Amino acid sequence: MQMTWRWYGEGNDSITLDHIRQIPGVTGAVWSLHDKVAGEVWETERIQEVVSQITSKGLSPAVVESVNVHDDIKLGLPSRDKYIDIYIDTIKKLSKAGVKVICYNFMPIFDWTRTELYKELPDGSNALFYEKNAIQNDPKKMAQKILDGAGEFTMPGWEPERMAKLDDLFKAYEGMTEDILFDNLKYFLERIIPVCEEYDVKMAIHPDDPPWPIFGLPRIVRSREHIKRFLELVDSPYNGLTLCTGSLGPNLENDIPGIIREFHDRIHFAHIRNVKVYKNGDFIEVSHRGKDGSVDIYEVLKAYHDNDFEGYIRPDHGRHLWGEEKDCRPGYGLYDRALGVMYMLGVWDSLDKRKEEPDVKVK
Ligand SMILES: O=C(O)C(=O)C[C@H](O)[C@H](O)CO
Ligand SMILES: [Fe+2]
Repeated sequence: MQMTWRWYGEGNDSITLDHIRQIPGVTGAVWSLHDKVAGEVWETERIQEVVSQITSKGLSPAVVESVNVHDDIKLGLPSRDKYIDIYIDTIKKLSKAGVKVICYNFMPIFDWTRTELYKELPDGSNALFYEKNAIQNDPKKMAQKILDGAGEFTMPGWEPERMAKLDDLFKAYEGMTEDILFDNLKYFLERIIPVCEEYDVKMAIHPDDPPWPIFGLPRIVRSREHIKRFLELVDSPYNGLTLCTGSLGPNLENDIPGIIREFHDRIHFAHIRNVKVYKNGDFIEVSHRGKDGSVDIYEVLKAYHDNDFEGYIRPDHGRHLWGEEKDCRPGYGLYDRALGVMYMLGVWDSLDKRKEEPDVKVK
């Protein structure tokens, strides 16, 4: 596996590439052009500028998260082909710049959704929190809370200009069903995957976060059955997954190690994070350590290790520690993600050892 770290770019992240390169085992920076809204052209110069910043620090730019998908594609409007053409143009440019994996999602309107960004945990740290009852039917109120909480940091999928059009977007999605969304995703994939095969860029869809419909909007990448149906839309290794334990985790029915073992050859990017799910279905994000939450991170990593996973992996959202929430993007502080990297590497190294010396009896 290739350990990476999500970096939001010069001037857009309190964490620098110099911080990242000092975290043991991290070999790549996961990046994007975060000022681009879905559907915009990515200029070669801009791509090259970020790639050079990353490679000049000895890190790999191989993974982009995300190239967001325009709502017209998700809605299946006639204008989708114009935006798919732009998406294909971006795939080709990123391939030429050395990118190997593109993460994206197909969630209608919103990206990941929470009701609170700095909920205190017993140890005094704080984290992203989701309260089922608080979500109600007031998307605008929730959107405003997210944007206010993020302060000057942009939140991918939550661009203010899109949030300003929420009424139009909800109108456009009226009547949208899971089947229609799957059909529109199939259309998108049938157009882009042949290009990905030619340019050797793997697509890796990110699951829905949380893994259930919100505000009456369908979500279609949220369980083993949905994932199986998704992979069959276009049966190519280039049509793959970003498997995110924290996104699938709030649904306790999801057997995440089992999903990994079944679909490991179509997983190109692994997001590792843990959530603690409460009895009433609310959840809060916790440390990456398995024992601290509801996801058995050890079994997740063992499922990857048993299948010789050679893809990319990153610590996903962490708690905010030691007062850092004042100047970091919600969920993307430095300390808990760095602790998460060390936890993951500790598990991985011990699995390596057990594999090399299987008959050494642990005293
Ligand atoms: O919600 C998560 O776990 C994420 O990692 C968010 C992803 O970056 C985003 O949805 C990918 O397009
Ligand atoms: Fe994720």
